[in-house]
Amino acid sequence: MIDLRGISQIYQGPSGPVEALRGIDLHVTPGEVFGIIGRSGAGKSSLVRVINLLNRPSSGQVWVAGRDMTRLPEAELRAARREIGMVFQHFNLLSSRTVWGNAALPLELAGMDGAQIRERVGPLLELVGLSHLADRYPAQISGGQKQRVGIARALASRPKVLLSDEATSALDPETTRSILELLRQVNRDLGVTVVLITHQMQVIKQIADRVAVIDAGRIAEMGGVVELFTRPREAITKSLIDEIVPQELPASVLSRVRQLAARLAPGQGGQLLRLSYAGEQAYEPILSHLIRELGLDLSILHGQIDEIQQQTFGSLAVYASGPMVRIGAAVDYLRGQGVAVRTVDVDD
Ligand SMILES: Nc1ncnc2c1ncn2[C@@H]1O[C@H](COP(=O)(O)OP(=O)(O)OP(=O)(O)O)[C@@H](O)[C@H]1O
Repeated sequence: MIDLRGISQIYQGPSGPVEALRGIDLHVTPGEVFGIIGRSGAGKSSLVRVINLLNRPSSGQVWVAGRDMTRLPEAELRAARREIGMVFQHFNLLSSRTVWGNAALPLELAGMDGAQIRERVGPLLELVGLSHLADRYPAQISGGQKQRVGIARALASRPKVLLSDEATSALDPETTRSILELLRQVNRDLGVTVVLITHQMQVIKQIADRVAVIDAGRIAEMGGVVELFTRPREAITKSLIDEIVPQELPASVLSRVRQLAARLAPGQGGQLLRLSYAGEQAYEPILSHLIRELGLDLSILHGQIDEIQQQTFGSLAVYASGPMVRIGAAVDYLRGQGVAVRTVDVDD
């Protein structure tokens, strides 16, 4: 649905050129929810503006729904943009227009007649749950409701793609959840491909199928969300998922591990293991196997069980003690079962 090929974006800043995007290659398949995450200044806004050509890239091609947007003449580009709806962080509603009037605006601008507009806007307001507030003005509704208007307006032209630029960043966690649920519903029921830009892994975790991590204008890492949470490779990814899965163990846990290590019987080894697993492995009795078949002692020190994309996702810190060779066998066994295993040394 979206193909970015070799995209670079160079701005002329006051103190010389700024390379905001450096050779981005990215493919978004039809019907998926694709997340783009990065820290402030990583290039997220530049990237989203390139997709609908609000920014013309310095080099590269932007293919949306089978057309190279960079080659379209202005009139065709305007038509092509109607296939890309956009939702903004600060909603960008017109304060002088009602909820209905805001949702209807793109259709009025496109010259649609009144009856057709009514036919389209009614169901849209119903979809976003605002039919009862159609006559209110933006100043008379909540932030979450404003974003629902923003979504209705973005969908008015029946786009194939919805770009969401930090759509929930100004909202509290509960409202964020309900707006993300609405975007998921739009994706599922209307078949709209969703690309969302965010700096919060929580957003990615709740809604995205796949994700690209962007850092200093480059894609640092890209893949399925469950895979990314289970096996983050790059430091930037680890630091971003830290808000959901703490990458460092608390000092109290590490000091407990040192106590356990000091109490090991002669000839016994001990190893702190960080385990991450998702999906079917969550239901397998893998830890009992280590205890029963390999005769290891296990202390579960820290962890959490969560859900990503309707899949159970777990992260555990376990101290295994027993003969060193069996601990090695346990690590091999766990990896063979698809569990991501990291051995952690706690010597200070
Ligand atoms: N019009 C501009 N002129 C010069 N430099 C710019 C311009 N727009 C963005 N930049 C620079 O390009 C880089 C990427 O900016 P961009 O806004 O795309 O990042 P971002 O990831 O969206 O950040 P944020 O989350 O803070 O909005 C930054 O270094 C920024 O300072």
